[in-house]
Amino acid sequence: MTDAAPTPPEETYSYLGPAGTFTEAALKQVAAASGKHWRGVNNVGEALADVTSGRSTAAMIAIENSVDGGVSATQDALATVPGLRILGEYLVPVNFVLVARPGTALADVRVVNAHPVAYAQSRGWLERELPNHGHIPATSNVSAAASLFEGSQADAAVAPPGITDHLDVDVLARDIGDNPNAVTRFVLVSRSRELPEPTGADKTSLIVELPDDEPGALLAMLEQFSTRGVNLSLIQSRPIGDALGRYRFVVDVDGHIADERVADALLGLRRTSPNVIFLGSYPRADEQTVAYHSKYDDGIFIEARDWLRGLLSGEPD
Ligand SMILES: O=C(O)C(=O)Cc1ccccc1
Repeated sequence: MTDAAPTPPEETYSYLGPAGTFTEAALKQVAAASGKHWRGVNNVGEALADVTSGRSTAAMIAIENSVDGGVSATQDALATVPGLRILGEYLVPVNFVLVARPGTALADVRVVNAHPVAYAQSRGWLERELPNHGHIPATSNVSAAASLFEGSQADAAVAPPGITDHLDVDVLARDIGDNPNAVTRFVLVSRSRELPEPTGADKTSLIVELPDDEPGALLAMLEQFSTRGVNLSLIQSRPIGDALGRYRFVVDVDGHIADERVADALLGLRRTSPNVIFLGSYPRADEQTVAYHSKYDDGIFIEARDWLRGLLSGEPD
C-alpha cells in the first residue's frame, strides 16, 4: 500500500480588504488568482508578511498613484523586506464617492473616515464642500465606510463607487476625487524566483543606494542607464531612515533583465552602488513595446563580449 500524497496548501492571495476595495479590483485582473483563496488584510505590512511566511502565494499592493505619487509604505516595505519579487503590475482607474449612514444629509457631516491615500486624492473637494471637517484615517476605502456601522465617530466616509454593492449607505456626493482621470498602479508580489518571460514590453523595478558623500553619485547612477540607452519611467527618493540626508532611490526602467542593455546597466550599478535590490522584471500594464536605439540591440552587446572572449583566449583576429 502506498501513502497518499500530501495535499498541497490551498493557493492564497492576500489583498487590502475587505471585498470591494480597489486592491481587490486589481487582483481580479490576475488570471492565475481566479478561483483561488483570497485573504483580505488590513495593511501592506500584513500582506507582505503573508508572503514571506509562506501563508500566501502572492499579495496585491498599491505602489503608485497618478495624483499623490508613490505609496511610501509600499516602497519602504519593498526596500526592507528581503526576498520579494514583483510578478506583474495592474492599473485601476480610481474615483470616489462620499457615503453616510442612511438618512444623513451633507450638511450634517462634521467628521469623515478615509484611507489616507483616498483622503489625499479628495482633499480639494472636501476642503471646498466641508471646510470644517475632521478626518479619521481608515485602513482601506471599504473599511472607511464599514466602520460607520461599527461605532465610528465619523458621519461620512470616502469610498469606491461600488460600495453600494456591499453596504447599505446613502451616496451624498459622486466624483469627489480631485482628478477625474486618477489611476492607481498595483503590483503583485511573491517569493517566486521564476522570472516572467520577456515580452518586449517589460519593466524592471530596482532599489538603489548611493555611496556616501561622493559628489556626482546620483549622476553616476543615472549614467549607468543613459550609456546603455535605458529609459527610466520612475525615479523617487525615500529616506533610508538611519540618519538625515541618506536616501535610497526607487527606480523603474523600461526593459527586462534578460535584455542585454538592462543586464549591462545592472552590472554597472552593482559595481558602483553599495546596495542594489532587484525587485523584478515583468510585463508593463500598458503593453507598450519598449523603444530603444538599434545601437543597444542585444546582438551588439553579445558581439562585444565574444570579441573580448576571443582576445582573452588567444583566438586569431
Ligand atoms: O484598495 C483600496 O481601496 C484602498 O483602500 C487603498 C487605495 C486607496 C486609494 C486609492 C487606491 C487604493
